This record gives sequence, structure tokens and C-alpha cells, in this order.
Amino acid sequence: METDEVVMLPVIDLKDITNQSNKLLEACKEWGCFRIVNHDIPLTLLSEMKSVVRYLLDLPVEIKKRNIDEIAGSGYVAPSKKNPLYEALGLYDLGSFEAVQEFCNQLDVSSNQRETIMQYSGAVHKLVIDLWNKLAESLGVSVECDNLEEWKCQFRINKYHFRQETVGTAGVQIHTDSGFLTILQEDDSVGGLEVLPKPSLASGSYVPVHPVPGTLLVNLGDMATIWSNGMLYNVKHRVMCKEATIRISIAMFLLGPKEAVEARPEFVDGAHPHLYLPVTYEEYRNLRLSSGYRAGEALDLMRLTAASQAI
Ligand SMILES: O=C(O)CCC(=O)C(=O)O
Ligand SMILES: [Fe+2]
Repeated sequence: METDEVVMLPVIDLKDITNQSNKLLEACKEWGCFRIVNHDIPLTLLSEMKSVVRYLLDLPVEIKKRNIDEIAGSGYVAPSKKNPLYEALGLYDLGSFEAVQEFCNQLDVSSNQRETIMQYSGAVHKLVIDLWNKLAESLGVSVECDNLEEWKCQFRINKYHFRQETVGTAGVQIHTDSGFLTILQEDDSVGGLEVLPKPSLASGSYVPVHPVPGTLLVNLGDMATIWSNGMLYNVKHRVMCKEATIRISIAMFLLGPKEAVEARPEFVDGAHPHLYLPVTYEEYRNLRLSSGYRAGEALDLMRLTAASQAI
């Protein structure tokens, strides 16, 4: 069953973030996603980036294929049996100047386009670190020593080839994001993203997310659930084809540190025993790939048993 905008996605005003801690926490625990307004990325940069992305995804396939994987799935993704309407280009390690340059070189971008990509990646990278800091602060956890600038980030630009005969089918199947936090710039006018909040909010139904140009969406992923000992909700989501048109979106994933991630002590006590084994992002990503579990089920493979908790 689907609801149709009966339930509204939480909106967080970044200019007033100090007064929104409770709302932010509620959004992260119950929805695992929210919309942000009043971020400081200029609207002109958002729209210039959209034009660049459209251009890149329109390039001939021989050129797009030069965007090779750095880690599994980080480069060009062609339409597949599982997701026939979907294709993507991407880059691993958005925080690295060299990696962004290499992405631009692979796709032969113009100098103006390169400038836009550099500015956009810098701005979104800063925003995601800022957001994670704010979220941790709202939870009373200090991440000062975490060296967030060093955490790996993945960047992905998505194109959906929606046609009349595919209306009602999935553009991207149900999944959770594997990292900590995702910032998504949606298509300005084409909807299709649907999220599954905790059942208490929408009686187990997917909620359609209608685009609001100029704003950004945030999702929490599996690593955030491990880190918070199950408190932060890794939202399941999918993209459905609603109309015969091209849909474009831009995603930035804050994946995690090089070191193993485990529940912060602030979230563990007698009533909340340690839930998951420590794991590095890379190990966890490999587990998702090898198990084929893409919608958070891989977390169950990481669960500490009652016996091991007692040790
Ligand atoms: O295109 C979208 O709106 C969502 C894409 C997404 O979920 C992803 O890239 O992980
Ligand atoms: Fe996603």
C-alpha cells in the first residue's frame, strides 16, 4: 500500500539548527531521512551542476565506460537486468582533489564544467561533514577527534530512463544506503523517490517524496545504525517510475572512516546492550555485495549474539 503525501517528510531549517535538535533527532530515529532548507549551497551552483550532470549522462556510452570502478560499483553503472531503467556515473573519494580531477579527465569535461564539479563537490563535502557534526552534537556525542575530513565519500549521478510502458515499475529497487549519511539533490520536477519510515508513522507504507527545488534530502544509512547502536534509522527507499521522462539525481554518500566502526559508548547501557560487531566500512560493503543484501539485512549478519555480549 502507498500513502500519497498524507505523511510529510520532516523539514530541517539549517539556519535555525540550534533550535531544531529535537526535530532533527526525531527525524533521524523515526524517518531516517529529512529535507534540509536554508543550506548555504548557492542555487546557481545547484542548477549549474544539474546541467553538467545531464551533459555527462548524455555522453556516448564508450566515453561513460571510461569512468571505471575504484571500489566495486563506484564508477559507471550501465542499465542492468535488475535496474533496466537506471544508469549512473560516479567517483569514490570526493574529498580527494586528485580523484575529482581524475573523474573530470575520464569524461573529458570542459574547463567550465570542471570548475562547477570542483565547486559543487567542495560545497557538498563540507555540508555533509557539517551535518554529521550537528547530528552528533544533537545526540550529545563529540566527534571532534573523528577526523571527519578524512572519511571516505562517494559521489554518484543517476539517470532514470522512464518510459510510458515502465510506469509503475522500479527505477531503483528497495535498498538502504550503506554508509553514514547521504545528501541527495533530487530532480527538480520528476518525483518517484519513496521512503519507508518506521511503521508507527505510516503504517508500513512507502511515502512518496515530492521534489522541492533548491532543497536537499538527507538519508541515514547502515553505518549510522551500527554507530548509534540501533538508534538511528537506516531508511529503506526506492525510486519508482511515475511518468515517461528522464529523471536525474545527484547523491553524495558519507561512507565512513578507514577504521572499524562500532557503537559509541553513549548508546550502550544495561537497557541497550551492544548490538553489532565492530566493522570497517569496506568490510561491511563487501558483506553487502557478497550476501546480496541491499536493504539493511546485512546488519543482521553483524549482530552480536546474547552469548557473545555476556563475555
Ligand atoms: O535517485 C534518487 O532519488 C535516489 C537514489 C538513491 O537512492 C541512491 O543513489 O542511493
Ligand atoms: Fe539510496
